[in-house]
Amino acid sequence: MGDRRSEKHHAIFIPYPLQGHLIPSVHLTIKLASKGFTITFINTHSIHHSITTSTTSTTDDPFAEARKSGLDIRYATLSDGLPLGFDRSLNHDQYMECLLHVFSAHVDEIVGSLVKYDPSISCLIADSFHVWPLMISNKYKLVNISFWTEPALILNLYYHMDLLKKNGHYDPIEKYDDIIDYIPGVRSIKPTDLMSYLQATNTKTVSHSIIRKALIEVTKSVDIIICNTIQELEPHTISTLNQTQPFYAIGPIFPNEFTRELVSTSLWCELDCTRWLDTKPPGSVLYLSFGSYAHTSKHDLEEIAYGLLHSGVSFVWALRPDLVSSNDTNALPIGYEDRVKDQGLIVPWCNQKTVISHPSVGGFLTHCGWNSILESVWCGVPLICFPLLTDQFTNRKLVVDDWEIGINLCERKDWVEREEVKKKVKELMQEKSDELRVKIKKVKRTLEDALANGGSSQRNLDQFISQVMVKTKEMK
Ligand SMILES: O=c1ccn([C@@H]2O[C@H](COP(=O)(O)OP(=O)(O)O[C@H]3O[C@H](CO)[C@@H](O)[C@H](O)[C@H]3O)[C@@H](O)[C@H]2O)c(=O)[nH]1
Repeated sequence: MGDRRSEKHHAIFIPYPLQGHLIPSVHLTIKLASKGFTITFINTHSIHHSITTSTTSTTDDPFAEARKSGLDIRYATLSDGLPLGFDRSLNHDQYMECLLHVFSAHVDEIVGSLVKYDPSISCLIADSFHVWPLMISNKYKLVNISFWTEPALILNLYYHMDLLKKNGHYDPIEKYDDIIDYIPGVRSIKPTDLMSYLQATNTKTVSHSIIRKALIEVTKSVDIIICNTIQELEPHTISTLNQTQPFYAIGPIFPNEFTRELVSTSLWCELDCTRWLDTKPPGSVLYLSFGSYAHTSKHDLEEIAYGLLHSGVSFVWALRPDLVSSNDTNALPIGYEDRVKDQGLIVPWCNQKTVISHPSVGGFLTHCGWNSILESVWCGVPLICFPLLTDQFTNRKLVVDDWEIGINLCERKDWVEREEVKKKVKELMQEKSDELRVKIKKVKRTLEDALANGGSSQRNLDQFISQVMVKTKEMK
């Protein structure tokens, strides 16, 4: 490869092609570019197509505006191995199989041609769920940086799957009533608070293969991990991870101006809710969203819908058309939208940051996606938790049990019932609102302090950049 590296870092950034991963990846790219990095950001054709068809922008390059403001961000696209029209939501496992087995060949091709024509490229930043970064970074002699988009706790738990198995807490969980207190960096956790993949009875799925390959084989061997978390929120876990690998908490990773994004990141058209929210009293509206990826059953959706209706609380519901399935895009009870028309606004997708920063929003019923939690804390909006998949069960524990900034939607797992929904909605919006707001303000302060000058995330970002410099020199 010769002496192709200058002092300025040039990184190829390949996010995981899912909404909840793309958003923090784009904002991280801007952060790094603002610190002097050149970034070549690569989306899949499918993600690119969704972004460009969801925005009103006239350009095909989502980073065009960012570039105008002086940031050196280049943009490319590649195939994920499937045709554009393939329904990735409906055929989730096939999509994941492709990312596991086929995507790496496309990555190899594009990275190969990029480094060939641009010898300044010295680093690869890839989402930790990708299975190929070790192979690619070795082949092209790039510093291998992994971007972890969930709490540090989650990665640490995945790292200890062997220990969990040895103790009867994974594959299969034999002792549900135990308290797990033997994982380094984790004081204690119940088996029911583990990620859904660790609680699964069938561990032979494609998602499990990705986790084993990406997190255990690959991420454990990367040069550096950067994470969208905050050191003061997870000090014990982070210092434990740091004993074996450079791990930098640099979150929360948001746009510079929270509600004004320089780059379009949305895969769906955002409907404007502001005018509707403007008519509501401060703190009176509940916002609901289950993120971009998880699904619910029709039964749960109906119970939530009726619980909301009977609570009488005003709401904005970002209800993804494929929430139950992209084969059943009208999953609400017949006539529901007419019945709630003065009480609630139902949209397929919105700009969540804009909605939850509106003064009329006083609560967030969430599936506990990590981005949603960080955004809600930033806006001081307490949460009702309804975890559905993956890290969301563990994130719920952080929100409800550890930080006490939210409540559970259902006390009995896997059982959603309209009376309980009604009760919990009223509890969050009325009885417990003041108490939760006081607690969430404290956590919000932790986030603000981390991002302030001299704060932990700023310091960690600077240390990360110095470490990249060291690693780059080592590779020369
Ligand atoms: O109508 C909407 C709904 C969501 N969002 C945004 O979409 C993102 C959703 O992210 P998140 O809350 O993390 O949920 P998921 O999309 O489900 O994210 C996936 O990725 C996360 C980060 O890895 C994980 O924590 C989740 O469990 C996983 O499902 C957030 O930035 C929201 O602001 C919108 O802008 N408009």
